[in-house]
Amino acid sequence: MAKITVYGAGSWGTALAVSMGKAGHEVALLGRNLSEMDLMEQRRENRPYLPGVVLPQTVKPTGDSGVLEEAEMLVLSVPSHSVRETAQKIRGHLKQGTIVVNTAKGLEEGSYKRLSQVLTEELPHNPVVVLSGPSHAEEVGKDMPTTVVVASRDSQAAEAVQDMLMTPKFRVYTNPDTIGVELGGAFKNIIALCAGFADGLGYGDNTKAALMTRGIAEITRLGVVMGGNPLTFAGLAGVGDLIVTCTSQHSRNHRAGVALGQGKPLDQVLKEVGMVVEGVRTTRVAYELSRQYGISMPITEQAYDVLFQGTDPKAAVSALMMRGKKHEIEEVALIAMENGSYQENCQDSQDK
Ligand SMILES: NC(=O)C1=CN([C@@H]2O[C@H](COP(=O)(O)OP(=O)(O)OC[C@H]3O[C@@H](n4cnc5c(N)ncnc54)[C@H](O)[C@@H]3O)[C@@H](O)[C@H]2O)C=CC1
Ligand SMILES: O=C(CO)COP(=O)(O)O
Repeated sequence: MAKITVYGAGSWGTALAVSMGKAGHEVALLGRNLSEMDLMEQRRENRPYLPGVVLPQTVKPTGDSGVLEEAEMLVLSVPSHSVRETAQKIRGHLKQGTIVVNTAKGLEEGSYKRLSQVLTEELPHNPVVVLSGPSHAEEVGKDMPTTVVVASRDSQAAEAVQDMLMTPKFRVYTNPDTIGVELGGAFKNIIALCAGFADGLGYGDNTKAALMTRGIAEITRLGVVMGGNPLTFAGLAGVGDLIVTCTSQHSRNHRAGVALGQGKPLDQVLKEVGMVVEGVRTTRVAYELSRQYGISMPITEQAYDVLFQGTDPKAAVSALMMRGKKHEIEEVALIAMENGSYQENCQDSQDK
């Protein structure tokens, strides 16, 4: 059994700590707010973020960053916009070779870097693994069967994480396509916001299915030109996570989308959700990337207009419905698969 530190004591960090603690690992759950961590220790529950889930005795809530020094594996569960700052903060505490597992789903604003790239820059002496897939904290915390995927340039590190995280209720796959796994996990949040707009407007299952299907088409288009394997977008980190986030009562992104669809202003919605809604920042990043790469992303464009340009969600749905006639199957992914260009891109991006 291993000594593991989870940094970030929100809903996802807590659920992963509980799962690993139940598997018998010695888990330090490290949060930045000392009084909250004390309260969590007394109650054996993270009431604000994951109510109703009891922490096993193997999980120790703490505010002491000394626990980083002992960690054999570090699981990072902070919002994506805090990943670089967090890595800089912990750099001096972490042993060389400790595996760092990023669980945040987003991209760095401004640089457009994937979070594994950010972590590799800041922690060059630590193997970086990313974890993604359809996995709401609320269900993992209650031991409901869940499957995820881990990816890394370092296949041994990915397999070590697979071994440490796997339980009879938490099944972990590996995938060598780090780019696809990270992009799928980040971009699906945009579509979940849009599925929420549709639900908030009172539209039905047809509308949601349309958004999800056309959503994965545009995610794949951009993901492939950025170096991802098209098949990854059909897997757990793609379609799998898209389904759960667009349809689950637990999704923060979907919940935010519903409230926006009902006409509430963004700042009020974010306050009401009270946890990170990654899709908002990711919409901006994906919108900018689609322009940079010249990739058509009509749903992302409408999400951008709703979030940042004051477009009415109903008008956004109409705009999507009234686009010019199209053929359903897009050629980009097929062409990329046939000529192997994604593999070259993949190599390029990993070398950077
Ligand atoms: N909640 C879920 O079911 C899942 C979440 N994720 C991803 O995990 C990441 C975290 O999400 P949640 O746990 O839902 O968020 P959350 O809002 O529940 O918790 C975030 C935690 O990070 C802490 N935090 C924020 N900035 C920090 C900083 N600079 N330094 C230290 N701690 C900081 C907050 O205090 C809070 O404890 C997101 O990228 C999300 O997309 C991925 C899979 C499932
Ligand atoms: O990524 C997630 C589930 O796999 C979590 O999505 P939300 O942040 O929308 O809750």
